[in-house]
Amino acid sequence: MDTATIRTSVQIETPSELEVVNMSKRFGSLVALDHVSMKIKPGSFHALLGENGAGKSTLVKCIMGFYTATEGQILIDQQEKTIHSPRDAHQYGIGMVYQHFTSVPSMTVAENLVLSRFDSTNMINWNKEYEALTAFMKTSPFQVPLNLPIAQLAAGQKQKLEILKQLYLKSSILILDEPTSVLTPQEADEVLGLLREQVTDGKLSVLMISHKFREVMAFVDEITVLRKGKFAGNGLVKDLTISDMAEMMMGEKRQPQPVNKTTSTATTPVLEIKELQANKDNGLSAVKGVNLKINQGEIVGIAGISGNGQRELVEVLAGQRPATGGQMLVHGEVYQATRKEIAKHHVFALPEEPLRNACVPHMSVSENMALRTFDRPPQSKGFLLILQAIRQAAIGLIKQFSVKTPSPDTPISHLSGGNVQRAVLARELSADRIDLLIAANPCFGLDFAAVDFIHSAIIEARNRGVAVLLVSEDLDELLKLSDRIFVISDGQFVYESNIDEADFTTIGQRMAGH
Ligand SMILES: Nc1ncnc2c1ncn2[C@@H]1O[C@H](COP(=O)(O)OP(=O)(O)OP(=O)(O)O)[C@@H](O)[C@H]1O
Repeated sequence: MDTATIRTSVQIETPSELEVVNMSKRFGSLVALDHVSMKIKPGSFHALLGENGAGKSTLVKCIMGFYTATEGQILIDQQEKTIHSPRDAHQYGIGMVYQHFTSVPSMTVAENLVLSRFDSTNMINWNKEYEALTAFMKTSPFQVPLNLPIAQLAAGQKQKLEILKQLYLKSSILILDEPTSVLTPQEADEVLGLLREQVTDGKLSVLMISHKFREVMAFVDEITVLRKGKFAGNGLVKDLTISDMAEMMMGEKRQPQPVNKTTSTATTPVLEIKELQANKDNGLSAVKGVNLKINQGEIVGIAGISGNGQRELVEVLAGQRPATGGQMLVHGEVYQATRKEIAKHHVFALPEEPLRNACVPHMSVSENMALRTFDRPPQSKGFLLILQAIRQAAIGLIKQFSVKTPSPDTPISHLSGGNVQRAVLARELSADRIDLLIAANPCFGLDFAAVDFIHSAIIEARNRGVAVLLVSEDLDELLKLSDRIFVISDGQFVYESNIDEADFTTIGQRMAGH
């Protein structure tokens, strides 16, 4: 590395210009990035857009030094630089905030901040560090209590801390990978608004991967769009409409699809939950006696900030966590979510983080698509797996659900996040009969075309009579799809309403625990 031009943390005051020139990245025969160029002007808020699998994460991982680009250059203030690791990127003031939290839950905010430093040593003078941290907090755009353990922070605070960590490290070019996916709409606006102020003051450049046009229109100056690994366009947001951006992403004009709900009058309950209780991994109470009934052809939405018991509730229903009290009934029969009961009652689940919770990462796309069907004809005969039938079924599902994969034989972990989601959805929604569908944040990280597709699939299932439990951190999604909505806070339902009478502001307040 060219040490003469390295800007140490302390010296960085204004962001440098970051330019990517003709960058390509191949994974075997797959070209994930194909001669892409992009320029982030100093002090601008830039969004990187593209459909799932377009190459956005690959591009930012090449900038951060996680991947070595097959071809192309990175220029910092018009000088070519080599970035082999996030540590190298840090030297040029570039830092990244990931979708998932990277702080250590048992340690305090202060400890996490100090230990995130690339130059932290074994001997830490905590008094001095606290003084410096308190001074830093006074000038920072967000406030997070220094003495609190991470485990006690709400999701919004944790996300703010991830951004603060980068400001503390004096990153002046911030790369954000879908930073608002875990925030309420109000929190998202607050965080992006504060970053926007720093950008306007010329202290920061931001490169944000986003699928949310609303946020792009409200906070962003300029966009670069990728399509199938190639540069597909760029421009100033003030000169563009949402439909221009969508066209750049998809290569064709396309309007968002409205959802058409049929009127449902069915009152047959499919799922009944009575005084259900469950614990967190650490043995503390997570679900504190909840009651719920979902009828045929009804979508019940559960809103809540993550960490309020919804994950544990879904896991109990999906048979991944034991209940510690209460009762569940499906079709009026006691249900404990055993594999046998799940099959008998036609219960299907779209869990959060599908790669971790619903896939075997090193197995192929077709094997993962067969996880529910491999032990039945035509995919097996006695103990014999009929691989041709498994592959054939996968080819059909890949086409029907537009899963972008080099082949059915590719390990599922090589797919982009959105395409893993589509593959799991294809498996779960293609069953001949579904009575109960449990969906947890089914559109997390998906592009708008995929979101439309999944929303239509859920509505279609509901219109056919499927009972749907939809847990989501996206209020807009809940208000669009649900027939009834609940808010979960601290393991209890604190609000319930039919969707026609639901009040956005009250829901937001209940989510925040007021
Ligand atoms: N480590 C890897 N090995 C093989 N292929 C990969 C790897 N990482 C990404 N790819 C492939 O590169 C392409 C681009 O993926 P990438 O994750 O960059 O897309 P993305 O635009 O970030 O998508 P999403 O919005 O779904 O996160 C995809 O076809 C993906 O399958």
